[in-house]
Amino acid sequence: MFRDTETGQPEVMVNFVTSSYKPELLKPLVEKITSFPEVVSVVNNVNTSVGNTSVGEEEYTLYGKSTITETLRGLTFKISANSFFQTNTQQAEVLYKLIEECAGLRGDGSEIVLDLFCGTGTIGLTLARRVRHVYGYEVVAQAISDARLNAKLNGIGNATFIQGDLNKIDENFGSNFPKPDIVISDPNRPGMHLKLIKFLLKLKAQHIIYVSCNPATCARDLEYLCHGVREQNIEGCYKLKSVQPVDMFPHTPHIECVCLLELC
Ligand SMILES: C[S@@+](CC[C@H](N)C(=O)[O-])C[C@H]1O[C@@H](n2cnc3c(N)ncnc32)[C@H](O)[C@@H]1O
Repeated sequence: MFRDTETGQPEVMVNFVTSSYKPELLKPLVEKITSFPEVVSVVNNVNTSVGNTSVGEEEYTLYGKSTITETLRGLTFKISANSFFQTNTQQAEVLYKLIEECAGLRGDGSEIVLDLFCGTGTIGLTLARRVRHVYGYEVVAQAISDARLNAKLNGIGNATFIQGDLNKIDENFGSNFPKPDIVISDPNRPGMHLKLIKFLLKLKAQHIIYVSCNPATCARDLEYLCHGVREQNIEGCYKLKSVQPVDMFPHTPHIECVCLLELC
């Protein structure tokens, strides 16, 4: 896997995903690749599972740094191979601007933002300077440490990032952050777990911005949030104000959608 950046100073990361750790086999390739000055990071993620995931159980740095640097909406982000970071930086600018517009911030810096599935903290951090506090949740520990580092790098002190599995929340979830004004939820393709939907229906934040890369699970979760979970006698309490697709993956059938929900 290759990743490069839009900073103007080209930095390329090469990530070899292998099923076992045999650096001597990769050595000739690494030597060839690193003759290109743009290549500043070569990592090897070792994943013994049969699935198609690129996240390794172990990661080894074979050359240079373990992160590359990207800029987005005026902020600087360190990205490691295992932390989610939007693959299309130019369209990520469009996506995050749209999210900010949907947030409809009052301009007095008073809002609390809950950034669910926050990855390296990009969405929350791009809003942080205009709100009171951002709380981000994410399952990948490396992404959380990147998010904390990214907050520091950008001099942002009002963002708290917490590692946790949002599919396994219990009744204590929500006890360590104040009631948010805005929830941003950006899950990966399976969408939100029913436990999280139920939590959001109880929480009743004024706005939810649901960012989705899978229209099928997006439609299912919007249905739950607006019309409830009928089989469990749970009522919905949101109305859908807008849905704006963003082409994050040109020349593919995939589409990202930003959905704005308002409390009824
Ligand atoms: C589509 S990405 C969005 C990341 C981030 N919002 C961004 O724009 O860069 C989804 C994120 O959800 C995280 N994730 C997936 N399953 C999760 C779970 N069960 N609990 C918490 N985070 C999860 C992934 O690791 C990934 O970082």
